[in-house]
Amino acid sequence: MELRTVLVVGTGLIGTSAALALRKRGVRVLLADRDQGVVRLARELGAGEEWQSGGSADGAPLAESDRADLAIIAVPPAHVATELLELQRIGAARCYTDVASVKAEPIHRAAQLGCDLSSYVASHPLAGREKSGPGAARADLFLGRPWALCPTEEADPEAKAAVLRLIELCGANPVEVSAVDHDRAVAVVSHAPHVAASAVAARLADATDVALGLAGQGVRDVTRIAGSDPGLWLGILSGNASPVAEVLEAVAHDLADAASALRALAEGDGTATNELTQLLKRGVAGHDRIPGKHGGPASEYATVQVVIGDRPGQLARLFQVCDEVGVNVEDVRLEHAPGLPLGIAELSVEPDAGIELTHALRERGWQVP
Ligand SMILES: NC(=O)c1ccc[n+]([C@@H]2O[C@H](COP(=O)([O-])OP(=O)(O)OC[C@H]3O[C@@H](n4cnc5c(N)ncnc54)[C@H](O)[C@@H]3O)[C@@H](O)[C@H]2O)c1
Ligand SMILES: O=C(O)C(=O)C[C@]1(C(=O)O)C=C[C@@H](O)C=C1
Repeated sequence: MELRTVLVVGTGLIGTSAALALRKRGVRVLLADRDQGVVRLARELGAGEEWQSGGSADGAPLAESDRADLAIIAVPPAHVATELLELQRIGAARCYTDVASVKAEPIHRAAQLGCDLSSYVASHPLAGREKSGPGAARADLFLGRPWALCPTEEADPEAKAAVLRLIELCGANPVEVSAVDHDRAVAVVSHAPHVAASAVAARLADATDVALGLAGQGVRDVTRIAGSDPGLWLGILSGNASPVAEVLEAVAHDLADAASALRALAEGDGTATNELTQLLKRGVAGHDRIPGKHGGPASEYATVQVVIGDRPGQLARLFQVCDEVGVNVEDVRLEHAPGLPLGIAELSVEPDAGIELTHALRERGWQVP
């Protein structure tokens, strides 16, 4: 099914990322959000044009020619069903999907509200960031990532085809699964890990400056997602409460056993190492089962790492070189080495530009490892 026009409702991180990906593939994208400021920012980032057709004053449905082929509802889980109802009331699109991180509850709520389930196929891209809003959006966010779709029995083949085409245009891999199975699965691979990350990160709130000065990559890896918006995550976790609670109970059990084993070890009971070893080995086995664990997210950009001194003007000089050689910087990430006057700037550039930029920087004396 061809998607010529897509309406994105909720132009935050996920909505704007999908919009940017669709724009790159030549799709016309209409943008809406209850906050006009984020719509404007998304538009300025090149994600599409502001949706003008919020329905006629008398509440009559939109003309067939004004309808989008697909509407993507990218708002917090608790607002999905009410948005769907309102969009369907004005006939905003031929087909509808949402991208919420939980699936059973929004579908159930949509059925309760009397939404048309034939034109709606719920979905969920398994890609995101710990940052919210259109400013954090990236066109390549979904590349190579799983994207779940949960068609109900009522769903028309046309609606499913529209969502499959959306997933394809965003470069993601479709995974069809029932809403209940989806929610149980993401409790294990996303929602419980998030709470575990928050619990570890919470220990850092009153850690000493000495401890924080010794923070390496390990704690950053384990706690990155704990930096996410608590309001959004409260909505996600409460929408999948029982499955997440079940996984957390098992994790809490393992942690309690590990703590007891360490107490016993501290008191001289050498046999307690067996229990710890078993947990660490089960951890290795679980980690090894994550598909593509060495690949990380696919990216359409090359990255160039440059060592920079922690002094005023260094980044400006670096960008000056990019300007001189005509290389557009798509993204920048800075890593600071605590206590050292150095850091690494990681520049994302078009694949062809990576080698050229590396040469240009080295010629000018920059350290590009
Ligand atoms: N953050 C992630 O990593 C991630 C990943 C996959 C899916 N999701 C899901 O995507 C959805 C959006 O999350 P996000 O991270 O983009 O959040 P976000 O906070 O960046 O964006 C959400 C946007 O929705 C808007 N909004 C809220 N209620 C609205 C309503 N009733 N009508 C119109 N706009 C409304 C907000 O103004 C905001 O701009 C959520 O359902 C979330 O569960 C998030
Ligand atoms: O990588 C991140 O920062 C995420 O937020 C990603 C992540 C995940 O757990 O994989 C988080 C929640 C979403 O529903 C989908 C993806």
